[in-house]
Amino acid sequence: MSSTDEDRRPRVAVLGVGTMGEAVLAGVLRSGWTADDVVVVVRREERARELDERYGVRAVPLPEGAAADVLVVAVKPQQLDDVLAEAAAHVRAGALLVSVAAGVPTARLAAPLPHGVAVVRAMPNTPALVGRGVTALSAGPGAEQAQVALAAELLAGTGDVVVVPEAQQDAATAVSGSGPAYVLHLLEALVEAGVHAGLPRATSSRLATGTLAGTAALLEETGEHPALLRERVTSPGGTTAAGLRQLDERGVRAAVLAAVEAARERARELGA
Ligand SMILES: NC(=O)C1=CN([C@@H]2O[C@H](COP(=O)(O)OP(=O)(O)OC[C@H]3O[C@@H](n4cnc5c(N)ncnc54)[C@H](O)[C@@H]3O)[C@@H](O)[C@H]2O)C=CC1
Ligand SMILES: O=C(O)[C@@H]1CCC=N1
Repeated sequence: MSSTDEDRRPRVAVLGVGTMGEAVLAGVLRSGWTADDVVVVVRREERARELDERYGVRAVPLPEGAAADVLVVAVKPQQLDDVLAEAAAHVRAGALLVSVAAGVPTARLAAPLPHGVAVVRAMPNTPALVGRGVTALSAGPGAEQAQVALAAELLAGTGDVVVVPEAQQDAATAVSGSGPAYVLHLLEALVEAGVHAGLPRATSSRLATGTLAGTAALLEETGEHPALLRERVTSPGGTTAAGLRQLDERGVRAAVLAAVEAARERARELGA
C-alpha cells in the first residue's frame, strides 16, 4: 500500500438518502470526509442532481456504492431486506456496514452479507442535519473496537455519539431517535396555547421557540439537573406553579412514559 493509500480516508457510500440519509451525509462531510471520499446511491435522477448541487457528491449505481469501505444504509426498515439482498453480492470482506434503521438487529443485518463484513447499528436523530444530533451506536457481529471507533468518527460531524449495548438500541430509538418529534409536538402546543392566550402567532412562535432553544442551552452550559433548573423558574405561589399543576393533573409525565414505551415496542416490531 502506498503512503497515499494509507493516508486516505475510507471511502463511504450512503445508500438511501431521504431525511436521515441526508442528515448523516451532511455530518460525514462535517466530520472531515471530502465530497471525493463519499458517494450516494439514490433512486431518482432529480435527487442525485440535488445532492450534487448541495454537497458536491456523486451518485453511483448500487453495486458500485455497495463496494465502498463503509456502507451507510439509510432506507426504511421495510425496504432493508431487499436492499441488503441486492447489495450483498458487491459488499467486500473487510467492509463496514452502518445501519440507521429503527429496530433492525445487527444479526438480521449481517445474515445476508458475506463473511468478514462488520456491522454497526446506529440511531441518529434529525438535528444531525445541523451537527447537533445525538447518536446511539452499537457494535454488531464482527465489529472490532477500531470499526466502532471508525463509525463514531464518521458520525462525529452529526453531533454527540454515545456507544450503548445493542440491547438498549430500541430504548434509545424511543428516546432520542423519535425524541425530536415529541419535543416539537410540545412546542407546537405551546405556540397554539400562546395564540389562545391572545398573542399574535409570530410572537407566540418566537417566544416559544426561543424558550426551547434557550432552555437547552442553559442545560448544556450549566450542566445542572433539569429538576433544579425547573425549580428556579417556579416561584412559590407563582404563575409557573399554577401551570405545572395542570401538567401534572393532566398526566404529561405519564403520557411521555407511554409514548417512549410505545415507540420502543414499535422498534421491536419493525426489527422482528
Ligand atoms: N427520520 C428520522 O428521524 C430517523 C430515521 N431513522 C431511520 O432512517 C431510515 C430512513 O428513514 P427516513 O430517512 O426517515 O426515510 P426516507 O423515506 O426519508 O428515506 C429513505 C430513502 O431511501 C431511499 N431508498 C429506498 N430504497 C432504495 C434503494 N433500493 N436504492 C436507493 N435508495 C433507496 C428512498 O428513496 C428514500 O429517499 C429508516 O430506517 C429509519 O428507521 C433513524 C433515526 C431517525
Ligand atoms: O419514526 C421512525 O420510525 C424513525 C426512527 C426514529 C425516528 N424516526
